[in-house]
Amino acid sequence: MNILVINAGSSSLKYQLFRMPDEKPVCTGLVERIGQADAFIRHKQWEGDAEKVTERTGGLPDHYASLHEVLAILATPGTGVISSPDDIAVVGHRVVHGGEQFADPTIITPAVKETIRTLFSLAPLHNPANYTCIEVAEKTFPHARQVAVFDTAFHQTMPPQAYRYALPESYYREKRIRVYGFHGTSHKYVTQKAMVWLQKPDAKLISIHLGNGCSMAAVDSGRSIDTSMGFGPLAGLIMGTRSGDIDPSVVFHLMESEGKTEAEISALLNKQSGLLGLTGTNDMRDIRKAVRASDAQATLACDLYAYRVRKYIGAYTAVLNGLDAIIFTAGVGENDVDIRESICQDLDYLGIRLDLEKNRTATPGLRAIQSADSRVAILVVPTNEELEIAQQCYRLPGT
Ligand SMILES: Nc1ncnc2c1ncn2[C@@H]1O[C@H](COP(=O)(O)OP(=O)(O)O)[C@@H](O)[C@H]1O
Ligand SMILES: CC(=O)OP(=O)(O)O
Ligand SMILES: [Mg+2]
Repeated sequence: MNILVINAGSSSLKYQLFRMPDEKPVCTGLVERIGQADAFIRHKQWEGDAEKVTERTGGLPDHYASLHEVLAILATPGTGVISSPDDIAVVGHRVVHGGEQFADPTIITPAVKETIRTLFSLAPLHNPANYTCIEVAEKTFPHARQVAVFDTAFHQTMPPQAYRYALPESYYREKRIRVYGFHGTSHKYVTQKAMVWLQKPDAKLISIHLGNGCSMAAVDSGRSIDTSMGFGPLAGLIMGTRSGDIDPSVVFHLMESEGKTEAEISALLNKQSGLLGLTGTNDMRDIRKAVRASDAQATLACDLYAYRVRKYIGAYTAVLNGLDAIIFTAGVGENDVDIRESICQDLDYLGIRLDLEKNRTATPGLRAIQSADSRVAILVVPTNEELEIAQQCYRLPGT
């Protein structure tokens, strides 16, 4: 049975086709910098042991165009991996915001789609793209089972003290205003890998997902007990284009003093802030080059970025009342050795000591980079949201 997984992030679209139950990836790919002139697709597929890579640049203004282009590659006669739409039994969709309704993988019905639509304004960079991908997949694979796996699901175990805001009670009871948390599929995947590696099912873990969107989760015995994103994926860490935590007074001030509209404020905080706002680019690879060239603004941005993560490490060590491991994952977390070094600086008090040499040695798969005298393990765990989604889809009764 083939399961195609579509993971639409804020600036990217990732996909993998798995043969189940052996979880063998048939092909995988990534569309990056969607909407920019240098957007590109990198598609990889395997024939026996041979790996074939196809690359294509430009002409990818949005997630709709990107998915169409990807599906064209998958179905190209002669070279593609799909010869008929019926080759695909299940399409697993990453959906970022599921509100309080969804704690499990869910078969997509018109009612589920309607709920995803009602949450557009809470996750404006994600839910519209996720919805678009569902519509395209429904048309392309009319006989496949379409399943949504929500970023919010893993965090549904948080206790009220972590997920409630101190607003009048009716705002929760009637409007469901609360912390939802995101990147749950990734936090779940990497913390489970870490628990197996530590051989400790009751491990106290801090998962640090640093991609274009960034978030952290405090995970105790496999359950999320707190997370840095909130009602929407805007709170917490500094991200590619999002501000992260900010005093709401700034919003009132900008509305009053400059007459900014709600749409302008949303664009400011979601699309023009974070690393992009501070440096002019949201890509950490470019910022890293600028830091090496002694660019002061890029250096400041990295300092702010690392400092915010360190603050949350302190907070989450407190709420966990102990710590077995911190986990770095996603595009920046897995690849940027300098940001890991800055984040782990001066955390000896918490028992966190990085081995500088191990940190700089890139090997594939999970790796431990703490020094021999570190009380806490420091792990780099490559995330695989697509595999986690495929596994959840496969386990769904009836698949
Ligand atoms: N080698 C690298 N060094 C530093 N940053 C990197 C590297 N590779 C990727 N990144 C960063 O990872 C980000 C994308 O991470 P990813 O987890 O794929 O994000 P998302 O899923 O949110 O689109 C890019 O914006 C880039 O800044
Ligand atoms: C929720 C979120 O920010 O996702 P991504 O990092 O994929 O943009
Ligand atoms: Mg992502």
